[in-house]
Amino acid sequence: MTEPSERGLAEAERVELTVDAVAPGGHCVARVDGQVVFVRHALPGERVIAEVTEVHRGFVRADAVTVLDPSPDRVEPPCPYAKPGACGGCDLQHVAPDAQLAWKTAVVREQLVRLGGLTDVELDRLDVRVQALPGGLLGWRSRVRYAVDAADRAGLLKHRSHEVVPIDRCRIAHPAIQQLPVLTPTGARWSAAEAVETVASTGGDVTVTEIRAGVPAPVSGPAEVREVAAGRDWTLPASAFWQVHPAAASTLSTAVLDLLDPQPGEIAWDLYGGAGLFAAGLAERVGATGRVTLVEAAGQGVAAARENLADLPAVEVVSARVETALARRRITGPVDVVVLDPPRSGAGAPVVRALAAAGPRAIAYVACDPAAFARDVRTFAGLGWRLAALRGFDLFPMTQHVEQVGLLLPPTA
Ligand SMILES: C[S@@+](CC[C@H](N)C(=O)[O-])C[C@H]1O[C@@H](n2cnc3c(N)ncnc32)[C@H](O)[C@@H]1O
Repeated sequence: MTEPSERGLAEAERVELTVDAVAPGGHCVARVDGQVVFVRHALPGERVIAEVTEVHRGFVRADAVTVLDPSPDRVEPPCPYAKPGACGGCDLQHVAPDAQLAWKTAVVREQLVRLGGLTDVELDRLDVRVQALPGGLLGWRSRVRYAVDAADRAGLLKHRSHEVVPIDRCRIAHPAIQQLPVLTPTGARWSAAEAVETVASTGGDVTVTEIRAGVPAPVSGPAEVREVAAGRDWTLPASAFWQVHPAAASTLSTAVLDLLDPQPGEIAWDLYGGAGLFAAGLAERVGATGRVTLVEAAGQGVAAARENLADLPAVEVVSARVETALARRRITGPVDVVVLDPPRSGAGAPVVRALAAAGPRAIAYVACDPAAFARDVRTFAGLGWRLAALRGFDLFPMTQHVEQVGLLLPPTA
């Protein structure tokens, strides 16, 4: 049972409105008699009829179901399931490619102003612009989570729901995944297929199975994937962390090394290091007289890093939580350069404070959540550090997600 909002907008009610700016989360903001409405399937400036999907205290969510006055940036979604009430996997299928980049740039800027304390002038100076990766907007996703419900319907989940939307194939999925039949509950049809790995989990009545491109068939036991990135071959457990877009790992590695410019003989930390993507590049740059310490908490990440970086004697892999490793001084300065690539929640104030105290000459912060990144930038700023450069990358076309690499410099720099 949903409660009516203050104005009385109720679930399923339709309201005509003018769409305002983009907001984090894949929707735009609108106001109806002062009431905030977060509208999906819309674009800034459009006049639409929106249907209320959720009512909350202080705001409602809605889908644009009829577009009365379309934006010039509106396109026909290439996927037939990307529409109100259907698949929740993509947020921006109705948005032209360049406008998707502008959308993400606007979100990055807005978060850095609102949560990061930066000014528009500073952001103009940083020239924040989200860039596309090679390969286009479709066929990039190397992991897809298909779901099957109790009625045996297979597909993807509806937006903010556990309801399964049956689909034939996911257009943003990697071709190796698109060529497969959509899953069966037993996964039986996959066993003979190429390029799959299944990681099953159950949420309520819905079974979710992750399919990973790049696994040689037949799959038996814990599957491994091979990747090529940053000029190296990688072998990883299929369920270990690795960037989802095929061009992402090399793009990020190049950006990090470019911004940090590690020098021979320097000491580097790769925090939240996963299988060692950044540590590998750092080790090459600091050379035999330098040192790289990778810190990773997940067992399979640690094992993958030890295996994949075995040829790099400058690298030490520390199995620990970053917070603990810093607080208990399992890693201590001096350190010259740091790569910080935390999960969506960000590094957090204790880690930021410990890093500032360690005194590196530069930190490259790789961030997948603009809000968490902006909060950490604010903490750095409180310690006298500044965001000296920022690059944005569209590692997740058609979705609301965006990746950033920021260069943070200490007060003396
Ligand atoms: C965004 S991924 C980055 C991995 C790696 N840098 C890469 O680019 O492939 C974040 C990594 O942090 C690890 N992680 C999450 N929380 C952690 C923590 N508190 N301490 C150390 N590692 C953590 C995850 O297991 C994951 O490997």
